[in-house]
Amino acid sequence: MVTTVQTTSPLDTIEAPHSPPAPRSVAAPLSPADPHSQADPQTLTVPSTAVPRQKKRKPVAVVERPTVELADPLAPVVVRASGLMKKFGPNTAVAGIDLQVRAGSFYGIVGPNGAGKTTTLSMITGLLRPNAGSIHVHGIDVWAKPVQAKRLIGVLPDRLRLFDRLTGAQLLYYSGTLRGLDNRAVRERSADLAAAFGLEDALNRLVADYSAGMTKKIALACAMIHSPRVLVLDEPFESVDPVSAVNVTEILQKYVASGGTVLLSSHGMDLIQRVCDHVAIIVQGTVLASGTIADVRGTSTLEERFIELAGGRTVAEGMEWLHSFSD
Ligand SMILES: Nc1ncnc2c1ncn2[C@@H]1O[C@H](COP(=O)(O)OP(=O)(O)OP(=O)(O)O)[C@@H](O)[C@H]1O
Repeated sequence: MVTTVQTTSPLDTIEAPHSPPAPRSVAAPLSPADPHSQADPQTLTVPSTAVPRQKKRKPVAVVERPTVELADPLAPVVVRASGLMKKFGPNTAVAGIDLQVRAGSFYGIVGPNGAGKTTTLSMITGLLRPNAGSIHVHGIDVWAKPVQAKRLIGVLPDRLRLFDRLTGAQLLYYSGTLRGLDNRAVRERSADLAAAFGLEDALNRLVADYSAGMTKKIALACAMIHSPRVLVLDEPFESVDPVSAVNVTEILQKYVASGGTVLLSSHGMDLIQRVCDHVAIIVQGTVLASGTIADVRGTSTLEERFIELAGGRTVAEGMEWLHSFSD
């Protein structure tokens, strides 16, 4: 278990599934001292063959993670949200949320539709200004020092607004250079990420032509390319097929095991229960329960606890018209 914030990049440990064990040409971590951190402005257009093709991958073995290791309770808090509040007109979407996420934690946020998960994650990542409250990521105030804070964060936003007239390779190149990586580093990391996400064959196609799951994966790859310390992922597994979900999970688990921190939202209770060490249940813009998965679920399943806190099941009444077919 990792107890301290590492100076090396957590993402440097990601390996493409079934890649040969030989030393890989993974780029150095992006840091102020990183020799790759100066992008060459002359290289901002990327040729369609920017990412070297990799060998065809074998099918991925599905490996269940046996148990979830708990994040070190003494690890430093790397995401601290205090008194977060957001109103949209008269509606309060987030009503004073406090969250503490420790380094090396795999932290899940769950809640019913409209509970305020996306709004909370958007405020944490500096995409949506809160009406009140503060967010610190690795001690940096996200809204006072957004540029510094955003260097540390990789974001998979909810509504994927990607530049989808770019190819996958171009989008990765764009994301990498925007984050200050140089040509070589972007190419190397793009190849690693494409292999890890099973996107090698799609890299030279327009993102607009990707399926929903492929789009999610390329967006996730873009969120990771600068080897951030914290990944904030809104519904990362939505539309992702089960094999890819296992792949993505493994990638994230390795990232977390090497000191990275993942904060994600999901409606997949099984997945949250399986992969996360901590969870917060948000209902109507408020955290109703948070802590380790075991603490939150108690003697029930996480899903049962969630349903209980979210107000229980609603009995489907009415809609008799649905049972008398119109033809
Ligand atoms: N830009 C906006 N303008 C007005 N209301 C908004 C806006 N964004 C979110 N809301 C409202 O804020 C509330 C919380 O929305 P949010 O998207 O954060 O919920 P969520 O928990 O992510 O839901 P879901 O699980 O359906 O994605 C909802 O009532 C939503 O309608």
